Amino acid sequence: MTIVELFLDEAGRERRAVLAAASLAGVANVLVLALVNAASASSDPAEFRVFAMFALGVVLYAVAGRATYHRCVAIVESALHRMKTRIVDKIERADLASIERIGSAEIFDRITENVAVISGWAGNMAHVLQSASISVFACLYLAYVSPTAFVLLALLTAISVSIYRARLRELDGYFQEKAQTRLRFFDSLTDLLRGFKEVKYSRRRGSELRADIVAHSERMRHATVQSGRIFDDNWIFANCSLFALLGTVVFVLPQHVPTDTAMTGTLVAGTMFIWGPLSGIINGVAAFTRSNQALAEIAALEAKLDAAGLESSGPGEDPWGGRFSSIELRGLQYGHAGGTDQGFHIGPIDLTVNAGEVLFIVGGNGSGKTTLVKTLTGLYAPSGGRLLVDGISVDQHNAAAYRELFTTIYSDFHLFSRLYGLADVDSGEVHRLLAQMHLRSQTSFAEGSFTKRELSTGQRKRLAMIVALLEDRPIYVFDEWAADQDPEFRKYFYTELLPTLRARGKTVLAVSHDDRYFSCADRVITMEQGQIRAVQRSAERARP
Ligand SMILES: Nc1ncnc2c1ncn2[C@@H]1O[C@H](COP(=O)(O)OP(=O)(O)OP(=O)(O)O)[C@@H](O)[C@H]1O
Repeated sequence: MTIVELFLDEAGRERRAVLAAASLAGVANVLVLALVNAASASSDPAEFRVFAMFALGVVLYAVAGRATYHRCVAIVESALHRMKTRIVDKIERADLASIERIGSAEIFDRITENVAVISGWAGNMAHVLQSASISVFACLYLAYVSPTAFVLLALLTAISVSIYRARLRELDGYFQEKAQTRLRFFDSLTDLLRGFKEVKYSRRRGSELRADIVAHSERMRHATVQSGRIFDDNWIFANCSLFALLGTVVFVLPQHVPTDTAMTGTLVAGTMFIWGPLSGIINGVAAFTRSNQALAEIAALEAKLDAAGLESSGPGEDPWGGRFSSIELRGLQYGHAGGTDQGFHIGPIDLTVNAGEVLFIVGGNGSGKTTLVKTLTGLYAPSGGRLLVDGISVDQHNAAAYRELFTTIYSDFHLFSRLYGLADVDSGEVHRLLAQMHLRSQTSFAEGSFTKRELSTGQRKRLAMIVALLEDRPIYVFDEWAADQDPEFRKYFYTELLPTLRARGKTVLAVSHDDRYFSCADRVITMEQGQIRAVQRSAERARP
């Protein structure tokens, strides 16, 4: 899709009105030119009737021109708003693996930078529309005054356009280089900001990272300068064409075609008049090419999201109604896409999780604990095997309802600025939980938000725990929640919080390295290289 098609699609029925307004502005503009030319060529003072038509032409131009600009901007902005909303919707419906694969740099860049480029084109669009309409009428006028000058102008414009078209491929290459380098630039800038502390501790790390950032910026500069050069060359060539045309009208034509001074004056004025709108179109072409490129990049992002197999946007099926008795993993498998190697795989895994159980998932670093939990909870779509809840298979129609059974705190959890999803929460309950988590002196709760989120890692995890408890789902997933807690709170988590949840009929899946508390689980599942190596019941482990 090109930017023009996007515009026409969005404009719908309004497109005729916008084109009519642009044409009217063009006619009015040419009318003003013709009247001024006629009046200046006449030796008699202009009649009031001519002046009145001149004034009418100016008013018509102002009204129609204004309408064209305002509607064009409104139409493009509304198309962009719908596009952003659509992409956000697709992101929400995509699966985690696809979002991880695409990466945040590309998503941010497309939704902000590329959309801004197209937004900047909106004013240009109106200008180009008007310029095109003025050019058409002004060309007709010029053809009427001097067919020879018209043919010359058409020839020079055609040469200018063909030179520009010949360099389009080169231009496209620079645009693509710029888009790719911009992502790398964004990635390394993110490295600098997220790794700010680490950079502060190592000048060498800082200078190497800086060198990367500067190199990306340099490549962006080069691509921008080169693409700008093509536009500038085109612009200079177009200007030279105008001078050539004027030179022909003033110096060459009078040698071959009988012309009087008044006619030459009219031709010069006509040519100069056409030049304004023509240059508007030439400038518009530059913005048009950039916007088309930006639109193509946004379309590429959307294609990647579409290829991810989006979940349906409707409410979907919910066979469980927020309750379950057992979750069965039958030959469950999942594989991370690898870079140079084959990637990490878990499974096939057979396991049954019963409601009300406290399960610990343990094992060495990289053994696949988190991957198992993400597949089991429906974040990663299994690449093999089945997931059955009370005998009903989890599939794309009911996956959203399945995930609603869980509340999770992963080690890279996110604390939202507001308690999204808990709009009607009882603030008394939040304050009670703040006290329970020993956070009352650190933060509070007001207007749907925690008043302060800049806390220590352990304290932030306790805030996340409050959110999880408020959600009150049947299954709690904790990925090394206790790892950042002090001994007192670690003990509280294993010996008080988990038993309380079990007593309330909740199911708990906790990834843990705290072997001294393994006895707090009903079963301990040990992972090794993506497989379950052992499943031990509490009583079995208690035996010598
Ligand atoms: N998003 C991802 N893309 C590609 N590979 C991944 C991804 N996440 C994890 N892996 C790989 O999968 C393997 C298992 O990771 P996982 O996080 O499941 O292990 P873990 O047992 O939870 O480790 P830890 O105890 O260190 O948290 C690792 O080798 C890791 O490199």
